[in-house]
Amino acid sequence: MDDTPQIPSRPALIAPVHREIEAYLADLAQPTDTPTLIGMESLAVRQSFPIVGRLCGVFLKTLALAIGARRVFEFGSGFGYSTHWFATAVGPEGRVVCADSDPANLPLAKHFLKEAGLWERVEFRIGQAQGVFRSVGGEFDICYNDADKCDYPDIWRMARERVRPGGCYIADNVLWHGRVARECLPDAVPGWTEAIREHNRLIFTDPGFDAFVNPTRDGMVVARRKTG
Ligand SMILES: C[S@@+](CC[C@H](N)C(=O)[O-])C[C@H]1O[C@@H](n2cnc3c(N)ncnc32)[C@H](O)[C@@H]1O
Repeated sequence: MDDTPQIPSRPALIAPVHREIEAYLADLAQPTDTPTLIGMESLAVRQSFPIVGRLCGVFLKTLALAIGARRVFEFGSGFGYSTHWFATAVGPEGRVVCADSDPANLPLAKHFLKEAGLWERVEFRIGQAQGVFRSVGGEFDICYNDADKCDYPDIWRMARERVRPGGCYIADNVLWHGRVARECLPDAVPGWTEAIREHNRLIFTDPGFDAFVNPTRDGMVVARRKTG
């Protein structure tokens, strides 16, 4: 009998949408190709940087266009990939206020968004997004959250107040590769799964919002502030 110690197999994460369906949808989205988007996506692959990806990008742009968004705030902009989609949607008079804690992302965002002719629509601040948000006044058509997952409940609490009626709060990674649904999956960072669960519970029990989750990629919640 083989008594070699066995390495326990890691429980598999759950892909919300089957890989073949994602590939089919990505194929449909190919007409949105631009040299800048392709450049940003290949940088993300090279640096293993977690951008939202093409399908969620198209979703963000479509939502922003559907509600006529002109003013967007991003919590966690990375090097500006999600910003690119919002900046396209808000039009030349619109504004996307970006916040990211890593200063290395600013020159990259500037390079790509200038190349795409979108930099004039962007205000990119370096720092903790919650602090930047407090320092910027007014309501937003969209508050988009893609920051560290431990920050999700607090960001929801502060953003919900400042989404205009009829506007949307959107957050990425709300399925956390299935961890929110299955107890036994190991967390990526201790406490992050529980923070996402709390965030999702807060949204879905908030009487001031209507919410749903688009399961594409890692799950994106959209919560629309009621007007009545
Ligand atoms: C998932 S990436 C953002 C990707 C970007 N939204 C996109 O799709 O292109 C998360 C980014 O948030 C930043 N970040 C995380 N927590 C933050 C916080 N509380 N305040 C500011 N930036 C934060 C990180 O530096 C990182 O660049």
